[in-house]
Order: sequence, then C-alpha cells, then structure tokens
Amino acid sequence: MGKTIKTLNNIAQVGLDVFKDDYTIDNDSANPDAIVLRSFNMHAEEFGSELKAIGRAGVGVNNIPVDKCSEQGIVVFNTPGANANAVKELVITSLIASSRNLFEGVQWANTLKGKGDEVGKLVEAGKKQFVGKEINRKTLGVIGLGAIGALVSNDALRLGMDVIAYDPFVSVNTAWSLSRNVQRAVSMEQLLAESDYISVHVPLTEETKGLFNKDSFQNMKEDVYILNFSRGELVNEDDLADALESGKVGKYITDFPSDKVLNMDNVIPIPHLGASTGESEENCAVMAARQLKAFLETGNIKNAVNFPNTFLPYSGKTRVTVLHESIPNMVSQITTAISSYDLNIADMVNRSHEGFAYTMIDIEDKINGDVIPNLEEKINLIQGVIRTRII
Ligand SMILES: NC(=O)c1ccc[n+]([C@@H]2O[C@H](COP(=O)([O-])OP(=O)(O)OC[C@H]3O[C@@H](n4cnc5c(N)ncnc54)[C@H](O)[C@@H]3O)[C@@H](O)[C@H]2O)c1
Ligand SMILES: O=C(O)CC[C@@H](O)C(=O)O
Repeated sequence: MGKTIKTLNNIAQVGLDVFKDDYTIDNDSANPDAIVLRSFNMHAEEFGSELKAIGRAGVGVNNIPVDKCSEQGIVVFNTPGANANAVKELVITSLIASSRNLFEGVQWANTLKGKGDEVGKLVEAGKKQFVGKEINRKTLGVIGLGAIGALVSNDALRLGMDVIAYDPFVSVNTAWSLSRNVQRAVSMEQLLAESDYISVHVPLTEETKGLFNKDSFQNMKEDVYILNFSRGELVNEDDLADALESGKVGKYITDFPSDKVLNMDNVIPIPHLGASTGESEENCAVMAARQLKAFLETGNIKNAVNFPNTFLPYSGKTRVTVLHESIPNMVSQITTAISSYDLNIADMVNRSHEGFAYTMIDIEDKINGDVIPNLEEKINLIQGVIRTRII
C-alpha cells in the first residue's frame, strides 16, 4: 500500500528522491506514515494515527518530543555523523577567525566605504584595534567527544593546539578515531581550569541544560573564548552576561543567537550555519530517508534514538513487528499469540534499549490478509505492547 511522507523543513531533493514508486510526498497531509524534518519545533504538534516514524535530518532531537513518541510507538531516527564535518569546519574557522578579530575587522573595514583615497591610510591606522592572538600552543578544551568533538579535537591538534577533552560516556567509535595526543580530563572542572578556548559538543538534555553557568564560568581562565555550536540552552545567558562583562569570558561564539545574547558585547552570533553546506544537507537527507524507508518497508531499525537498533534479513514474506516495554515475558506472549493462528515462526529478533524493546518475528509463509488485523489486535492487547505492525 502507498505511503505518505511529510516534510516540515526544506529537505535536500536527493534525500526525497529515495522515496520512489509507492511513496507520495505530501506536506499538507494530516496523517502521514512518516515525517522528515530538520530544526522544526514539533513539541506542540499532534500526531496522526498512521505516523510510524520521524526522521531528523541532523543530530539534535531536542526539537522532537521523543518521550511522547516512544509512548505512542513512533520511532525517532537521527543521522549521527552526517553533518559532523560541516560543523567541524565552521568551528575551526570560527576559532581562528575570532582569535584574529576577523569578524570585527571585516565589519569595520566595510564602514570605510566611500572614503575614497583615504581608505588605505585609514586601514593602516585602524588595524591596531584588531590585533589578535594565535591559537598555536594554546589549549582547547572540548566538551563532548562524539562525531563533532572528535573531529574538532584531531584538527585542533594538527593546528598546533594542545587539546584536553571531557566526555564521561565516550563511545568505542570515538576512542578509535581520536588522536592519542588528546589529553583526557578527569573532570569538567579540570578542563575548564586549563583551557584558553572551550568548544562544547554535547546534546541538549535535562542534564546538560545550563551546563555553562555562574559556577562553571568561575572555574575558567580569564579571557577564555567559548564556542557553542551545540545548542543555546546549554548556556545560562544571565550568567554569561556577567562573565562577558567582567572579562572572564573574552568572546562567546554561538551558532544559536537569542535576542538577549545579541545585545551582549563580545558575542559572535552565527545564524545556525554549522550544518549548512550542500554536502551536509544531502548526507543528512539521504541517511534520514534511507533509514525511514528501511523501517517502513522491513521494520529494521538503524539509528533510532528511542528504540534499539534491530536488524533481521528481510525475506519478503510476513513480518510481525512489535514495539513494547522492556519487561519480562513479552516475547513468549507474542509468540503464543502468533501460534494461536497456527502460524509457524521462521526467524526472530528481540532487542531492548533504555526501558523500550522491539521484537520482529518472521512467519514462514505469507499470511492471509484477513488474519492480519485480528493478529495485530491480539498482540496489541498484551500488556506492555505499544504498537504492532504486520508487514
Ligand atoms: N550547529 C549545528 O548546526 C549542529 C549540527 C550538528 C549537531 N549539532 C549539535 O551538536 C551536538 C553534538 O553533535 P555530535 O554529532 O557530535 O553528537 P554525538 O552524539 O556524536 O556526540 C555527543 C557526545 O556528547 C557526549 N556527552 C553527552 N553528555 C555529556 C556531558 N554531560 N558531558 C560531556 N559529554 C557528554 C556523548 O557521550 C557523545 O559522545 C548535537 O547534539 C547537536 O545539538 C549542531
Ligand atoms: O538542520 C540544520 O541545519 C541544523 C542541524 C543541527 O542543529 C543538528 O543538530 O544536526
């Protein structure tokens, strides 16, 4: 049966092209099978009964009510690493450009328009206002060593910086990709105390909201430069205003300007350009679309943030997929329901992730279409089952 995809932001065409044949892209649909978005804020959205999956073409999912989605059996995907290079390039650019007062210098040079032959003389006289500092041999503190933090760390080392990093949950992938010359901070406090520049690359969660506050600013060196390409809410803006005013923070470079921050001195506001390259937008769109398509057609889950990665080779016969709570005795109740229709199981998989679980069971043959709604209903009645889909 045909499926409807709705987009809530501009999504690169090459990503939308993944949805061919049986798919319709309908941005007015009130009840799509899946939604693809970037930074659109979904917190006030109602979900249609057909909505099975949301694909975030990007990394941060703080714009999506993930808990509500889990409870309603809507799988939320993101695209880890797909825009990391784009963000890294802008972080490194901003690190150097802010150290050299490039943004302020360029802005000032533009004010000389119309000064005719005087321009050369004015430039030479005025440039002393913009004397900068070099990043070579300075210390960069990287908070969050995921896809972006690891790339930033490695490149900063290549540029001659010392790098100290903090991430209590560092993944095996990062550990493999990270230069051994990145120093591991034993605590946030150590990183804050030793860094001339701090770049933050953690998700916005209840735990990380306000990570930069009065106490953390106090721990930092005088005149530290902070780069925030993660999310604005990681920083307590009232405390930031004081830290900028006192000179504790020399510059705040942010990809997430707010009205408050725009009114502070020594802020470099960037209009959320971190992931805005053609390459990154295409990578994210294609990855999000492929993951959604695979899930809709086969039930396989890759890169969901609220349900476990789960893969079972798809035979094209009948597959029963069940999103459920991670509690005892679920698999046996589901298989009993299947057996009650005299159906033979060919293969199965069960995975769990932070309180939620996913079971996929392949039936030996294609099952009769009339059985499907009854079997679905029977499984849905099992306590702890969130959503059953028979493909
Ligand atoms: N500016 C942009 O356009 C842009 C683009 C991509 C991502 N982002 C933001 O950057 C964030 C990081 O992206 P990523 O691709 O590197 O994500 P990622 O998931 O690969 O890495 C995040 C890292 O943060 C670590 N972490 C979590 N909580 C932490 C804490 N309290 N202290 C230290 N480390 C902690 C995790 O262990 C993980 O290694 C995203 O969540 C998103 O908010 C912004
Ligand atoms: O879509 C974008 O341009 C930004 C995405 C970025 O904030 C992310 O979290 O991946």
